[in-house]
Amino acid sequence: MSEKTIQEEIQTIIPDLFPTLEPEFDWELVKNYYEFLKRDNEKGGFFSRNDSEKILERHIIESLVFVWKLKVTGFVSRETNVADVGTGPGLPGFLFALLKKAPHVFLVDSQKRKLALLETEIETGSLSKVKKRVDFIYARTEEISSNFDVVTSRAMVPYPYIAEVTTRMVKQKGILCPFLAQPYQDLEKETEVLSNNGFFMKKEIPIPELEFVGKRHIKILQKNSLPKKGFPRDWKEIVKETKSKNG
Ligand SMILES: C[S@@+](CC[C@H](N)C(=O)[O-])C[C@H]1O[C@@H](n2cnc3c(N)ncnc32)[C@H](O)[C@@H]1O
Repeated sequence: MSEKTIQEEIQTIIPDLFPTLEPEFDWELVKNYYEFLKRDNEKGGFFSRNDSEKILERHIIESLVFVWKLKVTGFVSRETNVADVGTGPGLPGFLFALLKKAPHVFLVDSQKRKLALLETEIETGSLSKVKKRVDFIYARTEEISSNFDVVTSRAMVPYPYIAEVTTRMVKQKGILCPFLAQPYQDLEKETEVLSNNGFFMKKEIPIPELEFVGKRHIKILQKNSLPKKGFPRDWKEIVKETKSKNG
């Protein structure tokens, strides 16, 4: 019996949603990226042992749905510059580059171990088709000053402090879109951190389609002003608070 295609595998996991995702992505590239994550997982230390069994559900499908939500809600298009910070091996940001109508994607990580393997795969391997639409930045997020339209992040700095470490990267009227699990409970702290760093909450996008992996949602935080005086603080100040508040 012949092996299932990646489309068939994904269709088995999300049968209702797949027909909507199907026309949006280049599936040959999605397959090549999945093969790369499996092949280089041990070398790059991409995933925990537990997660290594679930790369398709926990990583590829989660990221595909995140990217699709931002596309269908109109926050990302071919004209957008997207930066994904703390991307590791490219999650979730690299999936933007696998859209048929892809934006320009900047992948940011302070460490080379995982991300440089993806860079090599794009330079000389099975993902070379996306070379022109992906750039790599090896730096700490809080040290980057830039002007991105959209900044995304999953599992890097806890919410809402992710707004403080990325504020210099987001252009005026641009948006930060953290990919989150459980709702954040401390509304007072959330408002304080967002407003100190020039953001306001424009929208929350629930992702009921991902209930089978757990609660997931995206916040759309718009940069409406410059950070207040004294913000963003140095990372060593921020990190004390993330620890005391547990994110
Ligand atoms: C838990 S991994 C998450 C990787 C990926 N986003 C995902 O969802 O699978 C966190 C990544 O963030 C990177 N990182 C941590 N702090 C960072 C910072 N200040 N600037 C840039 N990258 C950072 C780490 O090197 C690591 O690759």
